Amino acid sequence: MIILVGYTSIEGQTRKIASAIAEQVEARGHRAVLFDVATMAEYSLERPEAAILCAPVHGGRYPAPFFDFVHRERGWLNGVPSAFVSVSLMIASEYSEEQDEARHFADQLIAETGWTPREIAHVAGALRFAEYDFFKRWMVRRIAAKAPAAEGVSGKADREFTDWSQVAGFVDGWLEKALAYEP
Ligand SMILES: Cc1cc2nc3c(=O)[nH]c(=O)nc-3n(C[C@H](O)[C@H](O)[C@H](O)COP(=O)(O)O)c2cc1C
Repeated sequence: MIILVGYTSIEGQTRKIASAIAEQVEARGHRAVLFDVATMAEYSLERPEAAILCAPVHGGRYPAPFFDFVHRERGWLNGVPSAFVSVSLMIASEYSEEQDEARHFADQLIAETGWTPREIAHVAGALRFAEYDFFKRWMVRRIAAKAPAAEGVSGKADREFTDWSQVAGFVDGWLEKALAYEP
């Protein structure tokens, strides 16, 4: 199968996740087309038979280029097996209301774009203080303060929360279903 692994990433963690997914897809004998939806580079080489899209939550929403891509491409996306990987920090919270908030972003994207991915994974992202300017550091500390699983990040140390075995398990499960899909 030719599988589009589309992503957008502001700080790099979602790109890292999408790259790992593309590698896994190829390791399972498929062809992955890794594609940054913000640049539109490399897309339209071939018609993908399935798609897995990944995007981070920033300031309570997904980046605009990602939203626009999903909205524009929803027609064919809904005709193939597709999955969404939502990357956020709130999903790492120990409070269920905050995890619900993180899940809500994906529900909102689906409601607003009309894309209906068959599977959704909520994956914890990373904090990269070294790369943030003052405003981002301030904003991220506020978010981290609401996510006690992210305790210890109130300083300046970078930290990755992504559960790589969760990502790998999700991709394998989805691939199995995608192969069985009949339009
Ligand atoms: C400026 C900024 C705003 C963020 N806003 C949110 C948010 O509203 N909710 C949330 O759960 N995580 C938020 N995060 C955490 C990001 O989702 C997390 O850092 C993720 O790994 C970023 O992905 P990226 O590196 O691909 O851009 C924010 C991070 C930054 C830097």
